[in-house]
Amino acid sequence: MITVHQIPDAFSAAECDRITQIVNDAIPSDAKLVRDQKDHNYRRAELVWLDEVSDTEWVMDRILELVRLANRDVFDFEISEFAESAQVATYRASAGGHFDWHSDIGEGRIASRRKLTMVVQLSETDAYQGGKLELMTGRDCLAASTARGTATLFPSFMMHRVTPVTDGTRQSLTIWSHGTPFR
Ligand SMILES: O=C(O)CCC(=O)C(=O)O
Ligand SMILES: [Fe+2]
Repeated sequence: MITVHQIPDAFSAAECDRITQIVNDAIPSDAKLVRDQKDHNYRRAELVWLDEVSDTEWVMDRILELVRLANRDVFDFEISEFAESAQVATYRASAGGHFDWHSDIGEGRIASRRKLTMVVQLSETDAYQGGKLELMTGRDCLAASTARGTATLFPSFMMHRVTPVTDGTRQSLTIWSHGTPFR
């Protein structure tokens, strides 16, 4: 089905803490782990790939289970693999953090095979202002729940954005699953 599917408490508060701690420790210690975006007007966020930091296998195990069940029960897409590592994005108000309207399906060999996107809210709702994940579901625009630990899943072609963070810092985890391109 073509829809937005939200799973409250996909990760507990303690688990969100563990993920953000691992990522925040990695940011200052190794600049190579943080890939800044080239086009700063389009997206401003610091990115850490989970497969480049240690002790995150349990995160991938949980992701696998969440995506498997959501796809079985809701989407029923042809998904065969996770061809890219999960990434954690840090959007800081002080750095103009945001991500303009986009679809996750790109032209590259891997990006063209993205089918299902899952985003997990890692920050406390009141840790930031703005920074809303908005999805274009048709004529309407849906704001994803900001509750910490909620997973939001949607078809990767669906247009979405993160509004500018105007105060504080928002962190989120994104994972794509891949398969035969939509047809
Ligand atoms: O941070 C978010 O809520 C969305 C991230 C996103 O759209 C992406 O990584 O493609
Ligand atoms: Fe996206």
